[in-house]
Amino acid sequence: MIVTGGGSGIGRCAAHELASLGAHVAIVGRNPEKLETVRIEIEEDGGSVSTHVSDIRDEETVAATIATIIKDHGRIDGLVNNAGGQYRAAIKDITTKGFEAVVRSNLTGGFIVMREVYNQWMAEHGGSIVNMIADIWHGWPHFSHSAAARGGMFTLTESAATEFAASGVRVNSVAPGSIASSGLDTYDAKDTEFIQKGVSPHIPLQRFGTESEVSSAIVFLLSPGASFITGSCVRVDGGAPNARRGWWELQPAENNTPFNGFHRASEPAILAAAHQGEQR
Ligand SMILES: CCCCCCCCCCC/C=C/C(=O)SCCNC(=O)CCNC(=O)[C@H](O)C(C)(C)COP(=O)(O)OP(=O)(O)OC[C@H]1O[C@@H](n2cnc3c(N)ncnc32)[C@H](O)[C@@H]1OP(=O)(O)O
Ligand SMILES: NC(=O)C1=CN([C@@H]2O[C@H](COP(=O)(O)OP(=O)(O)OC[C@H]3O[C@@H](n4cnc5c(N)ncnc54)[C@H](OP(=O)(O)O)[C@@H]3O)[C@@H](O)[C@H]2O)C=CC1
Repeated sequence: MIVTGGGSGIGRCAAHELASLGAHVAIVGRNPEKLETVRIEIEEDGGSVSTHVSDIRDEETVAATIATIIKDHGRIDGLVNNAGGQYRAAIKDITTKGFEAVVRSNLTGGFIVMREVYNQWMAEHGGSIVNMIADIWHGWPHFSHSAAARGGMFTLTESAATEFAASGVRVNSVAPGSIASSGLDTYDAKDTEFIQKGVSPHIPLQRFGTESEVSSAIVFLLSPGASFITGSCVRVDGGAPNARRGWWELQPAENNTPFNGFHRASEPAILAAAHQGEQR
């Protein structure tokens, strides 16, 4: 199994889970120290893991990495195309270089990894691919570059599912909403506070998701339990895209209580925090 972005967050969690199920896991990322830390963790737990330093946007390195994994481990049964990320910016402030950096990180890079895994192994032997996207439905203001890229990855997944089906390759996507992963550490303190106080009350399940809640969707899609599922997207978002403005005000009074540490958005302090966030 290959997990890109396996050195932290959701990728690290999925790598642990896959290794605990008996897979050899090849984790890919740019930072060798992060990969090494996860390698030690997995080996301490008795798992089998290898580390591969590669920027998913660099097609020569990606092609060589996939070839190395096949040479050293003999097969690739699954790909978790998880590496990615973005920074917060309004459209008016995004430079072309910044836009392209995010699109290359979240669309072109994933495309390169998927194509190489398919061409070098899965076309002949079958397999399963999970592409990570995000809660981008109806747009993602202040993360528009990432939404554009993930929307592309969503339809790339659907196209690949059909093209690869005859080779016995299933391709699906997972769309996390707000997940309390180590990835949130990359945002500054003000953004994190706003995300926690301002965003959670708008999620029907009233909390952020966990890395393991995303990881379990990934592992399910890779497993034989999902053998008739291809071209699909599993949302792991606490119902966030289904919430309509003001929905919480219509809840019965007995539901309008603190839940998982958060009060509903009608609480003045939370509204103020959310409003502050909107102004920045
Ligand atoms: C706060 C409001 C909240 C609203 C509600 C949201 C709900 C929250 C839920 C959060 C959901 C998402 C979570 C996650 O995805 S977690 C994963 C987070 N991890 C990361 O994002 C890390 C990976 N990110 C990156 O590596 C970079 O952001 C990037 C994708 C851009 C790739 O970086 P790279 O190293 O290749 O690129 P450069 O650093 O060389 O930069 C190239 C140009 O990109 C522009 N840029 C990059 N960073 C920034 C920045 N922080 N601010 C502005 N511009 C940036 C810039 O133009 C760079 O060119 P220059 O270097 O010439 O300036
Ligand atoms: N947490 C959340 O709420 C959400 C997360 N997501 C997405 O889920 C995925 C995992 O995120 P999460 O675990 O939270 O965040 P992390 O920042 O912890 O994980 C992202 C991983 O991707 C790797 N990575 C980033 N860019 C590249 C690249 N160009 N080449 C190789 N590796 C790269 C990073 O490793 P390194 O620095 O070593 O390169 C890092 O390990 C990402 O695609 C993220 O955007 C989507 C929606 C919500």
